[in-house]
Parts: sequence; C-alpha cells; structure tokens
Amino acid sequence: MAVYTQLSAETLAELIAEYDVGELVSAKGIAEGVSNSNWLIETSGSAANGKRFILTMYERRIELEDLPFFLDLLDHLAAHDCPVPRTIHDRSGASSRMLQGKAVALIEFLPGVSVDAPTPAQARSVGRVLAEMHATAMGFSGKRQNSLGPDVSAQVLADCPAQALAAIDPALPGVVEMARDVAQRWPDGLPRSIIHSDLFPDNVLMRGDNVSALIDFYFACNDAMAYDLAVTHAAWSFSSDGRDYRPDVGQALVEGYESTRLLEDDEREAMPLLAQGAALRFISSRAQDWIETPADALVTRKDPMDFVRRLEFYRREGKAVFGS
Ligand SMILES: Nc1ncnc2c1ncn2[C@@H]1O[C@H](COP(=O)(O)OP(=O)(O)O)[C@@H](O)[C@H]1O
Ligand SMILES: N[C@@H](CCOP(=O)(O)O)C(=O)O
Repeated sequence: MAVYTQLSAETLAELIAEYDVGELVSAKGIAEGVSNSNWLIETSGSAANGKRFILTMYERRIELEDLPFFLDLLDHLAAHDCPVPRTIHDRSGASSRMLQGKAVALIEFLPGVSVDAPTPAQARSVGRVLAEMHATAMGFSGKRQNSLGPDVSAQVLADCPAQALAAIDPALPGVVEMARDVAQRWPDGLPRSIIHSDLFPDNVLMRGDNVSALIDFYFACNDAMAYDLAVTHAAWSFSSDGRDYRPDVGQALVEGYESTRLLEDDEREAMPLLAQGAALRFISSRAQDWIETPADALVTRKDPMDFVRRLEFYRREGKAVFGS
C-alpha cells in the first residue's frame, strides 16, 4: 500500500478547485506502488478534462527540480500519440503545485489493468510500444541524467552494512563485488534517447493484448535505449520471484521491440551485461528500501533476492538468451 501522507477531504477539495475539472466527488488511496502517494480522484467533470484523474504526491527518490522534466515529457509523448497520461495544468498553467510542503500533480486517468503473468502477445505489444516511445522521445528537448546508473547501484550496495545485507539473505553481500565488476565493464556509446527505466508490468496498463498506457515515468532519463529494453526484459520475462525464466515472453518482448527498431550489433552484444546492470539496479534499491523502510510504513517491501536470481541467470545464460 502506498499512501504515505493522509490528506483530509477539505484539503483535497481545495486542491481540486485549483484545476478546471469540476468539484471533487471522491478520492480513494491507491494501494499499488511504493514510491509515491496516489489517489484516484473523481470529479463532477469539465468538458476539457473529463472526470477521472490520478493525484500523485511525490514522496521518495524524486528531486523537485526534475518534476518539470517528467511532467513535460508526459505532455510531449501524449501530444505525439504515445499512450501515456497527459498532465492536467492548474488555472495558472502549472503542471505541479506544492501542498503541505510536498509537490503534487494531477494527471489523466487512463483505463486498463496491469497483468501479473504476461503472455507472449502482451510482451510483444510492450516491446513495440517501448521502441515507439524511444523514437518519439528523441524529439523532446529536456535532459536528465540517470541517477541510478551502474556506478550508483554499486555504491548503494557497498554503502549497505554487510550485516544488514546478510540479514536479508546470506548470499546478498556477495553481490557487492559483482556490482563493481558490472559497473567497470559498462559499455559507452550505445544509441540513446529518453528511457523509462522502470517499465515493470505494474507500470503498463493493458486492454487485452494491447498496451493502453505506460505510466510512472519518474525514473525517466537520457540513457541507452538497449538498457531500457534490458530493464523491461528483466521485469517481464520471469516469474516474480525470478526463479523461472519464461523464454517465450522474453523472446516476444525483444521481437516486438525490433518490429519497430532493430538493435544494432553493439547493442545486441551488450545485452547480457545491460541485463545484469538492470538486475543490479533493482537489487540495490530494494536492498536499500528493505533496510531503511520503517517497519510500520504502509508499504509492501520488495525482495532484492528476486533480482539476485535474475542476475545469476543473466550471468549464466545471457549470451544464449540474447543471441550475442
Ligand atoms: N494515469 C493513470 N491511469 C490509471 N491508473 C493509474 C495512472 N497512474 C497511476 N495509476 C495507478 O496508480 C498505481 C500507482 O502509480 P505509480 O505511478 O506506479 O506509483 P509509484 O510511483 O508509487 O509506483 C498504478 O499501479 C496504477 O494502478
Ligand atoms: N519497479 C521497482 C520499484 C519502483 O517503484 P515504483 O513504485 O516507483 O514503481 C521494483 O520492482 O523494485
């Protein structure tokens, strides 16, 4: 459950009155997600903006100065027919506001469901839409560095006390050295665009086999497109605990991507290492969250070991999986 901040009905009604969306009818806290507080907002509606919205209060891992990048990116992609929610601007034209010392934004609600066990057909659609998003994002002028690249992941893990890592799982301290090794061998010069970098099944809404929305762009940054494909591969192609690789899903995802943009030789060659880096990115943030999240927080902690199993898989099988 991720609602870190309680907002009264009066506060929400005052906030919603700042937008041209009609009056607040209902607000329900959304259980999914771990980073931000989210509410499903229903209003009496307006011709321009409709009746259903998502209100997000930015809580963790987001720098305020990055918000215009994330929100303008959504507007750029939506304006170019990518399936992403557009932002609703307040009456002064701003896409974010401050409330009780934290930034909030209202965005369009898009229909669809997140799948738990994707089919190959769904993975194919996601791959295709990811490549289309990369192409469209090339026209966006905003810039943001990846704040969770391989060096940072390696450092985050190295900064976790070894005992705290071992308390999560005795195998976890051994990953610190692997993270350093991957960071040292990280490839330069792969083709770049703006990447989503967290495209897990819970950040994609689907209707049947089709993608209805990509959401949660709050880790988006300028980086290698093949790394984004590697993150998506790690997130979609395994059972959630990472024990079982699902080759039909992994293959369909890459084929879907390549139906829009063929990987270059150096990208294909780099995929096994990029996938290890992707696994390490989530091992490190999950381990840090596991250690730092207060026991009474209304949030379900995610197990870093789910991605240690993926890391081991990519070290062992990466070349065979990606044909590199
Ligand atoms: N634009 C949207 N349309 C419909 N549902 C959304 C939208 N944005 C978020 N949600 C819902 O809210 C949940 C949490 O949103 P998300 O942005 O992923 O939060 P977090 O950053 O905390 O992970 C999603 O899993 C989805 O159910
Ligand atoms: N996808 C990440 C968690 C990122 O958190 P989110 O709530 O912003 O999606 C993981 O699975 O570790």
